[in-house]
Amino acid sequence: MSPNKRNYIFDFDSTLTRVEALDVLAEITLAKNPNKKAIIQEIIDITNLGIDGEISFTESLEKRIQLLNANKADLSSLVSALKKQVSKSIESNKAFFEEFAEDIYVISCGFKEFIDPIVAEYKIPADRVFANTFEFAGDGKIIGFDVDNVLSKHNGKIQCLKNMNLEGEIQVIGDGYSDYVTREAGVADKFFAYTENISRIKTTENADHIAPNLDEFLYINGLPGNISYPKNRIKILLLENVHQDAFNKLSKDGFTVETVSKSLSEAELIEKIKDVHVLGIRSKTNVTKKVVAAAEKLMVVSAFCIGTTQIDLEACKEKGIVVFNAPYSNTRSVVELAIGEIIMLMRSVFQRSTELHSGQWNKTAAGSREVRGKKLGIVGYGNIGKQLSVLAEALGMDVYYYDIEDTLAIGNATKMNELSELLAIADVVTLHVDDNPANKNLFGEKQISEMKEGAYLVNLARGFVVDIAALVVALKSGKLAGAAVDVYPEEPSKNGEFYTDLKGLPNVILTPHVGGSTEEAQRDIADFVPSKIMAYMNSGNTVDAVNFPNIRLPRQTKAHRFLHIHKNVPGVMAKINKILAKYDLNIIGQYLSTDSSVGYVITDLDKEYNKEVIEKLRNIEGTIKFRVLY
Ligand SMILES: NC(=O)C1=CN([C@@H]2O[C@H](COP(=O)(O)OP(=O)(O)OC[C@H]3O[C@@H](n4cnc5c(N)ncnc54)[C@H](O)[C@@H]3O)[C@@H](O)[C@H]2O)C=CC1
Ligand SMILES: O=C(O)CCC(=O)C(=O)O
Repeated sequence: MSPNKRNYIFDFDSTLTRVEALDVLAEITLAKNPNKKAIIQEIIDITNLGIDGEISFTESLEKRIQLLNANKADLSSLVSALKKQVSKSIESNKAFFEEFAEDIYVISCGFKEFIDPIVAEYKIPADRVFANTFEFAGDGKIIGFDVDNVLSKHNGKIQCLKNMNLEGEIQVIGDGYSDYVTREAGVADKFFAYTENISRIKTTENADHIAPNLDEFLYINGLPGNISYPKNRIKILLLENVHQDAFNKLSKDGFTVETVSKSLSEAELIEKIKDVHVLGIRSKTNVTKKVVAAAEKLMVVSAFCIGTTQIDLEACKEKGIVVFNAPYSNTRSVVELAIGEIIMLMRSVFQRSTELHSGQWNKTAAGSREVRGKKLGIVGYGNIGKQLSVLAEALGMDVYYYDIEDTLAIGNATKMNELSELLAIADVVTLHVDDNPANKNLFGEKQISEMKEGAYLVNLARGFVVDIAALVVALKSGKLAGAAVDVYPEEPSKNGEFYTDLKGLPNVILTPHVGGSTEEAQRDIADFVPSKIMAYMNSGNTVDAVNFPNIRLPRQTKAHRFLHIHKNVPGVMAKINKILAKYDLNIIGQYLSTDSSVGYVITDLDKEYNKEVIEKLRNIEGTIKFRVLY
């Protein structure tokens, strides 16, 4: 016997398959039974009690078989159903089962009648499947099981393994407590709690290793797997109460995701970022140079919002960290709030409402006007500005806009060449410039003085765009008749106390940066951004990245993909190809995208290659990041 001989003992139900086979059989046999739901629940409860060791296994099996009321003829339907329910990572690592066929066994408290045909497709022959067998009546009805089989008894797996008398190391992989006990009894050397389909506390707390999928099991054992790095080892940190759908989507794809409801300070983030591969934030978390420097494993920063100035995009790029955002998901929400606020301001709704809340009836038309026919001045005619332009026109407003870029007018909007021209005619000025730091104090004393007497100002862009002190003076003096402010120069990292000098001023609507905070927007962001993260992590796509050369890659299933990020200096590409040629690699596709400072080259290769090439590519001068996919 080889001293390194290892035996891999797999459980069947909820390990090799995603389901408990007897539950599936129940679905089949009870399809027309009016009490189906209750009986199936009873079967599931009994199954779990047996798995967790709460009742004896023999008892659990007897009870379930009685409830099942199954027949031999039902088993072929069961096998067909189970074939479609093989665990995802088992299916994708079929090659492992083929290559290590001699070392793999199945020990299950299920039944050979349905296990054998499923695992045969994974090169596990019937003589390496240890499981129970059914007892049939003359008409084919399943009436019981072979009670002499050790696997029909409590802790039967321990006895089964003893009887097998295997030589070498024994590793048991399963989801149940009955799998773990083999390790406790000393008949197995290692127990892997397999949690791809279900995670049971009694099993995981006792395991030598937790394997969320077969990729992890293979990785820990240094065995060849279908993917180069198990996804569960990729850690995603989502801050600032990002919508739950993002967590669900990313976890479902196999990543390990942690959520934190608030933003983190620089010092907190520096501490936390060390083992994070993907960071998700909203507008309050600053990803500074220092944070980037401390981020040893970081590959992606994703802004679950539009703005990205809270992220040091250049520092990220220099370190090969790709940044994504959600440029359109909350556009409509901001526009709707702007429209609502414009109407509320012009009708003094908040003043009337506050008066009534404090017991004052003040029915008056003074200073209350329709928006129809009024001039709306939009500063910043981008995604939000343009959509607002359309809705405002639909309300009968005359729209004027000013943008530093030469943007095309939508509908009947009028383009203004100078900001001062727009300020001089607008009844309401609304700010939708981007979050470029150059826009700091874009709106100060001078611009306000250029506005019409009694005009209104709306700021849903960024707090630093408006000089708050100048706005306060203008509101107090009556130069401006009102304002709506959603964003502030300094905003708190979490909900709680907040002070602004605008507090208490009449006809000023204050909101806590909620322009994009609607269920629709947050759900859409939680769909859009994770899809960008997954596209990059799983295939290398950088489409829509805000700081990186954009590249859309074809799907590649039967190939290895090398992703090489490097400084855009002369000669790197030539060096990459020289190395690829030296190792005689068969390139089936190569894609390159560059900007002035970074080059991103992706090479797809045939399956087989000399692993030395990885180190050679990693060591090319100018390399920023290198990784292999598949
Ligand atoms: N309050 C909230 O919750 C939200 C706020 N925002 C903020 O809204 C702003 C606009 O967003 P989008 O329309 O999606 O951005 P965008 O990038 O599509 O449009 C911005 C436009 O402003 C123009 N611009 C930049 N500086 C200017 C200046 N000094 N004068 C005139 N025009 C200028 C740009 O050329 C561009 O056309 C951003 O600052 C964003 O962060 C976005 C979503 C939610
Ligand atoms: O609510 C958020 O997460 C920030 C919204 C925002 O300002 C943005 O999308 O830029």
